[in-house]
Amino acid sequence: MSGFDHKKYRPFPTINLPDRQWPNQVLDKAPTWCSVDLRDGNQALIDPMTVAQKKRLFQLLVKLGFKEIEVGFPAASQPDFDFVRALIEENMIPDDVTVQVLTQAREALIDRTIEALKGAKKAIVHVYNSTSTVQREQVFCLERNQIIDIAVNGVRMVKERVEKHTDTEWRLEYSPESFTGTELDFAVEICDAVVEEWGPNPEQKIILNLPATVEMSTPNVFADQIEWFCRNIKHRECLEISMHTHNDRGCAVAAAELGVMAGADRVEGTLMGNGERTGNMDVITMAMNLYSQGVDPELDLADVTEIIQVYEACTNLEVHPRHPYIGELVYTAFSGSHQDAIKKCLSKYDASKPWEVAYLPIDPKDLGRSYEAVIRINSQSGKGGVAYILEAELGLKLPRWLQIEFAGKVQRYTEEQARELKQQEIIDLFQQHYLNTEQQFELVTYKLERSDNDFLNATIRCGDQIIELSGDGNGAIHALTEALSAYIEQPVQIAEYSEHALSAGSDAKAVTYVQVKLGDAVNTGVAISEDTVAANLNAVLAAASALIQEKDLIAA
Ligand SMILES: CC(=O)SCCNC(=O)CCNC(=O)[C@H](O)C(C)(C)COP(=O)(O)OP(=O)(O)OC[C@H]1O[C@@H](n2cnc3c(N)ncnc32)[C@H](O)[C@@H]1OP(=O)(O)O
Ligand SMILES: CC(C)C(=O)C(=O)O
Ligand SMILES: [Mg+2]
Repeated sequence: MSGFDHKKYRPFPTINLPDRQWPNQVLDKAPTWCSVDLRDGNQALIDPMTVAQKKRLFQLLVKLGFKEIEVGFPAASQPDFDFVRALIEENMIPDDVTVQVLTQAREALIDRTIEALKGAKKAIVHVYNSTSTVQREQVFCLERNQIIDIAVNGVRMVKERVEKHTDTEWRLEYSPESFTGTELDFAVEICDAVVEEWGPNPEQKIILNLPATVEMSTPNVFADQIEWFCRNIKHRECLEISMHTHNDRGCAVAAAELGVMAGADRVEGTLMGNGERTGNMDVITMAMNLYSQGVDPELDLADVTEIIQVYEACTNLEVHPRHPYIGELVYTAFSGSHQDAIKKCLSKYDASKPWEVAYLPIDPKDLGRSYEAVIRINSQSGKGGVAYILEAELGLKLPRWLQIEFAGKVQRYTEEQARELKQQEIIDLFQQHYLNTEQQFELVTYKLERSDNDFLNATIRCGDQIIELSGDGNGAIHALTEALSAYIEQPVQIAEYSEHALSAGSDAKAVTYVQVKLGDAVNTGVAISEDTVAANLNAVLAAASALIQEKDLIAA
């Protein structure tokens, strides 16, 4: 039992719609998008945007492909008014973009709104009034018919004014604000009255926008509300049903998705979901959700860096690192098993087939993210991630036994440091342990005579001395271990061995990984050379040096 008095709240009533159809629908095309960043997003900021900031954000929204953009509440403030004027007077609105403005159903505000839009080629006038029970009873203290009068009078005032400006192509949007808290029969009644007042016309559809001004229920109940409304509203063919969901319960995107399945045509939302309280529906998330299902989102969101830069500069808000699709960390795997699975899937990925990579719902490259940023190493990581970085950065395909060995060293280091390791630190650690080691034996020159039993003659620097070693065996490595065994009078054996080409072309290099055994002791050597035999010999010498030195076996 929590200490909360949960009886303070009531469950949201369910909708009686036993033959609901929306659960059987599939989202297979993008809705009409309308950005309300410059209005709902703006009204929720600590410091509303300046005209310059609004211009910058408007230009980004146009670039992303929004064709309907709510640019403000021009009657609210001088900057809001001036911005709309600037858009029109500076010819900033492309022909295929329609600007939308919001107003309450009050004469002075409507006058100012129409004044702001003078000279626009196309415009949507968005009128709203609150219709929910709580607003009617406690805020407006009015009966249902009086609330309908506010809406109808508002629409009439808009109609009378726009009729005087025939150079603009006008559309009406009406929102029964607080729709989610409104009895459905009343929502339909007030919207029918608005449509009758404006005049239904299938050529010039009225937008009826159904807002979850406050998100009050699970998204399935919201979808029932939308389906019920769509079934019962008159003149459906003359209407574009829009939704405007807020995120109070964290389900604004889910509600909008189910709402489209339930019959809505249009979705209002904002970038990153900026908006009142917990925000509006996040257009980026909904669009990318569609994209991840193979549906064209009809918005160009590929340049995430620019989107984030402009958004942060205009709103003074920061994008959360875990924000769906675009947060800094959302394609990053720290945990070992995730890294291992991503590495394996990416190595098998065939670009001609549908994307199928564990833990990555979409290809990070689609949003300008590199795979390098996908795998990051901390104490939760494993061999797969470490190996991925060495392969991605140095082209080294570590054999499994060396992945395990090196991951252990990385693990100890990251635990000591108690933090994430940068890619360069992993590379440095590898070089320090395997490539830049100070070794007793260094190859100066060699001669390998190939026959049934290869014969090796190698000149080796050992401290200040130059020594000649020779031996024969099945290949250069075997011949060298035979030569070393004879020199130190103890058997030197190869426990593990692997090699691969490092790069293609005439300047190709080879890399050899070996594990050398001397008595009970083992040690690893790695060497890179333009000559495969030299890479083999150097790797063996690197591994053997430390063992021989440790056992103090160098002949005087
Ligand atoms: C859910 C939403 O996001 S709705 C959009 C909300 N956005 C905003 O409010 C931001 C911009 N608003 C503003 O700058 C201001 O509210 C203004 C300039 C529009 C109006 O300011 P004011 O008139 O000073 O005050 P306020 O907004 O408090 O007005 C409330 C009055 O309008 C009435 N009212 C509120 N909404 C509406 C409406 N949609 N239609 C008609 N009347 C309305 C109220 O009943 C109240 O009436 P009262 O004064 O008789 O009590
Ligand atoms: C004005 C309306 C559409 C609104 O922003 C809301 O209800 O949330
Ligand atoms: Mg809103």
